[in-house]
Amino acid sequence: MIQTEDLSKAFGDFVAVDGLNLHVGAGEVLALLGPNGAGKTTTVRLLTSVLRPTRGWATVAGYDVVHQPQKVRANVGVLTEQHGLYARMTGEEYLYFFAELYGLKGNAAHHRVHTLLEQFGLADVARRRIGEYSKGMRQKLALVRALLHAPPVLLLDEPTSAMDPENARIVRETIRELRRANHTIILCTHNLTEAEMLANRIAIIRRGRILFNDTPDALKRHLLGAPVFELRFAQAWEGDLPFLPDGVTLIARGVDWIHLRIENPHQSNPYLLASFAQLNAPLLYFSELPRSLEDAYLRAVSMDLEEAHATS
Ligand SMILES: Nc1ncnc2c1ncn2[C@@H]1O[C@H](COP(=O)(O)OP(=O)(O)OP(=O)(O)O)[C@@H](O)[C@H]1O
Repeated sequence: MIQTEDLSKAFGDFVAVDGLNLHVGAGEVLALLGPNGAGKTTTVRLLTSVLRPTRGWATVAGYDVVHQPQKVRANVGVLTEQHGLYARMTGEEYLYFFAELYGLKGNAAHHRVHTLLEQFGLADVARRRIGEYSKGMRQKLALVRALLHAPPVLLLDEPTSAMDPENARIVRETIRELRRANHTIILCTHNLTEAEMLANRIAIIRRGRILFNDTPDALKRHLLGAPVFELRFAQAWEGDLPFLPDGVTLIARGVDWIHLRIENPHQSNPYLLASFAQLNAPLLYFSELPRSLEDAYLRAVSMDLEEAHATS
């Protein structure tokens, strides 16, 4: 649904997006993560035909961003940081205005606008002028506008940055539903917890280049090494450890716990469990220590660029 090859954009001598190769299929959410100024918004602007690439190409919903901009816009819903809302219109007027631009009329427009206003808790303020809306309300209205024409592709730049926790949850739930309904979504965000909750792929961009593009689990393994497991005992246990097979390393040990780095849990864990049981260790539980996407991201952006390219 979204495909790019060598997609690049320079502003004068400065290269903001440099050789992007992306493929995001139907039913996928790709989180595009990166420091301020990394090139995320420029990428979104290229994918919505707002900017023209200086090199490479991109198609969105099968349409070329340079040669078929109208088709691209008809198939993309975009939420940018600048919402472009008209302060003097009411929320409802604003949505009808866009519904008409998208070819929705009469009952169909009425139904769509009101369903979305209800879904996002904006029905009560629909007849108030946008100038009187709070930041979060504006962001919701901009998101409703992006969803009006039920586009198969969504490009969402920080969709919950201004929202309170309750509204952020509504938006996250909407993104999950859209994914289940086979939409294709690129989510630009600095909220790594949210990225981890919503995305099936994570791309990390730095200085206009994608350094990593993988599933969250693969990315963590790649950047943070093999997973670490904790064995916790019901009481102090300081017996000798069993023989540790290849790929299992002792990381640390306390009176009632042991941490092991395990390269291949599927192979090693059944053996380890049986071995500890044989030693009569009072095992309480054996589980993987959680590792956050934040740890992996911080590792990726703290590497110097050469090291990151070599690792990716
Ligand atoms: N129209 C422009 N002219 C010149 N430079 C630009 C233009 N638009 C963006 N840039 C530069 O391109 C780089 C990438 O900007 P972009 O807005 O894509 O970053 P971003 O990853 O979205 O950052 P943020 O997380 O802060 O939103 C920045 O250095 C920015 O200054």
